[in-house]
Amino acid sequence: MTSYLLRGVSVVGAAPTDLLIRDGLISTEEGPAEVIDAAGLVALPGLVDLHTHLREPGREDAETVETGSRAAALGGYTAVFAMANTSPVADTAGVVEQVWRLGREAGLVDVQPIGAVTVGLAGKQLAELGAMATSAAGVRIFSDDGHCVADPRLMRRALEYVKAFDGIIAQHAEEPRLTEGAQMHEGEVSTRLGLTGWPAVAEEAIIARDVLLAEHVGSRLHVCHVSTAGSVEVLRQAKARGVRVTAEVTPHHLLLTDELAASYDPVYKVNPPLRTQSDVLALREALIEGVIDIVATDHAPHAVEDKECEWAYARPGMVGLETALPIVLSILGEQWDLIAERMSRAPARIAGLDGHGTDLAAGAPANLTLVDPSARRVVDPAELASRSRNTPYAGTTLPGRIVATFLRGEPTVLDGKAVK
Ligand SMILES: NC(=O)N[C@@H](CC(=O)O)C(=O)O
Ligand SMILES: [Zn+2]
Repeated sequence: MTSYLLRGVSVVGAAPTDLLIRDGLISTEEGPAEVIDAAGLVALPGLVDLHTHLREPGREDAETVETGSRAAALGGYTAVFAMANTSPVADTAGVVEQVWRLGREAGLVDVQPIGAVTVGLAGKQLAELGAMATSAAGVRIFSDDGHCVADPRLMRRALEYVKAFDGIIAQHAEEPRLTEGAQMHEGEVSTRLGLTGWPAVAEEAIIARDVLLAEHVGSRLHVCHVSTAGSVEVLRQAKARGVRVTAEVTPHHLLLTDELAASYDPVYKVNPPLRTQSDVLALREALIEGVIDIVATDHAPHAVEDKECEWAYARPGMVGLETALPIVLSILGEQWDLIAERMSRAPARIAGLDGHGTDLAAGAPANLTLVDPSARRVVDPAELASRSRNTPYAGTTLPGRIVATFLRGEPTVLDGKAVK
């Protein structure tokens, strides 16, 4: 196993130094090592994404565990959590083990499957949560993402069930009765365009209900892709009361607004929908404050035929793994400690993921990414490692280049290119 010496690197919160990677660990042991000139580069603990759609099994034409893993590594990630809305749905030990095994075989990031809450994501009956938890995949997070667990009794049962092993229910908060036929955020722009709206209250009502359920049960709730200022207020109050709730925001909800729907370009169609500028500002503030704990990509690759069609027929979702860090950097600036917290440490802590999100100190597993903050890059969809091209940032110039990523001391990305 090759050793690496990252010469002159800036480790978050410390002065430039030399960082030695040996036998998979951050090391202080002298000895031969390949030298990487890292002057001007920042070392972050490897990023951890709690919300990735890898599409395998079932839609390997849009993404596979391997192509999604490569996109993740290129984005600076060392671990991703794969959502359960595959085909077949990841609602059994067999399917989560399959995804977990494919992740190990690809060997580019640690792929941790998320299990479905309900059988087939149908919201009718609880899936085999226990069997998924005790499987080789060791599932701790369950989500029907793409669908809301709308039935309050089922949601309560799910929260009760996972409490025994300190598991988490990650909710896609969308009251389905309030979003029937919805095409975009309900507001001035939807009225102008004559499109059916997805009101903010459809998200806020479910979050309000679920924090009360989580409080009642004493269990852990995680809220996926928070998108409205009102949701932030519900979360703020719940956290102040001591409810065990955590929340994520996506890079696109921190940057883009519903005005983009006026282009009718389905690349901007996403669930939850892009909201207003005041929502964007509230989400940024909540992320800085910690009311929102983490950034998660909601990387949602879709095949060309599912995206390049009429707005009404297009699938919602955007790819995000390869642009997440640059977007966050463009919003937060070089607040490296905050970025490390929201994109690596906090997600690893929430998921109970050992060996990730740890400080880059001697003896720690060498899961890290090297960023060049002075570089700029124009996003070219053709260059993405993801199998899908549905990025809303084509042609946009973004700050920051991911120069290298290491997974347990092995480079997955070097010189900005995937190693395998
Ligand atoms: N975010 C999306 O717009 N789409 C996701 C599902 C989801 O996260 O709700 C997908 O699977 O494509
Ligand atoms: Zn979702």
